[in-house]
Amino acid sequence: MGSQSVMKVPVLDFSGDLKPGAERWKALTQEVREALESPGCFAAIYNTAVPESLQKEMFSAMKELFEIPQETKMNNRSEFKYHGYRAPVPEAPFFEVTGIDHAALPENIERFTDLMWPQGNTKFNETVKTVTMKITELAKLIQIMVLESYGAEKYFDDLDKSSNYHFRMMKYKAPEGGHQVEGLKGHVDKNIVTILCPDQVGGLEVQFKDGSWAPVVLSGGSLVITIGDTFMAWTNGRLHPVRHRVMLRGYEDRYSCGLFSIPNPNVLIEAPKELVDEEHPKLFKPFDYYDYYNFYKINKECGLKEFAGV
Ligand SMILES: O=C(O)CCC(=O)C(=O)O
Ligand SMILES: [Fe+2]
Repeated sequence: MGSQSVMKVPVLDFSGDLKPGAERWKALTQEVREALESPGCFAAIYNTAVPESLQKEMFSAMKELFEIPQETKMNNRSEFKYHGYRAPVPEAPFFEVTGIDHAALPENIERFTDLMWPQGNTKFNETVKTVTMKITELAKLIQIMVLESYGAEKYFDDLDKSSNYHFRMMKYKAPEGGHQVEGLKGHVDKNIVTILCPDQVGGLEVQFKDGSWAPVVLSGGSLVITIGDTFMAWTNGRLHPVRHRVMLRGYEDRYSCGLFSIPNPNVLIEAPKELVDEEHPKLFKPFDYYDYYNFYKINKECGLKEFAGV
């Protein structure tokens, strides 16, 4: 337990055209499912849609964003708890985050840009719009593939329509003296699918089922895919929400952005009948994502089993 692992995160290739039903599509669908069942994450090559040059623009856009005055950053509020701007807090003193709800709608990115730069910032607006659009497409594709691999693709539209594709931008300030510190505590995401686009500073680590932690080493602009408790429950426990954390080392600030598909309020999460049988009895009672999130916030040691386990 706790040792550095030699196990690797699988790398899956999403570059170029992917046609539903084609051999490559079918093979990839199988690989997505296997990777998300164990270890519960993978790296995605997606450079035809999000090239490294675009990622670089995104990281400079974030640097510029986090440099604006705190009181302006605080103007980004959300009707959803924890989705707006969050300044560093004593439990996470290096971590700063701000997010855009329903970010696949360009007007929400425009509204955010206008709030941060009342005088306008076309470059930021265009960069974030492109990145968000492309990464949202990937999140949907992964959801379709997972559902298809379990013979439950007919539920994709319902899942899609009841989701908030939330875009999050994160800064981790380099610790004084470059000492190693925990930038983000080990946790399991609570949502459906998470796509992370971290910069080259590194530090993201995942915990394998044997308890060992491994750094996620990314080649040339790959993205990292994980799933949260909601997707685990929706697949009746088949997918594995991997525990992950961010360790900071060295003198460089770290930037990372990500797309989180999150159920809208008042949507009941329940595994479809296709995924429940004698061999796979239902593991969770139907639950509302926000009820679970609020429960978790005051019971940090507990998970979905304690909240909604059958
Ligand atoms: O910054 C990262 O790369 C990871 C962020 C993360 O795990 C989260 O926001 O849930
Ligand atoms: Fe996370």
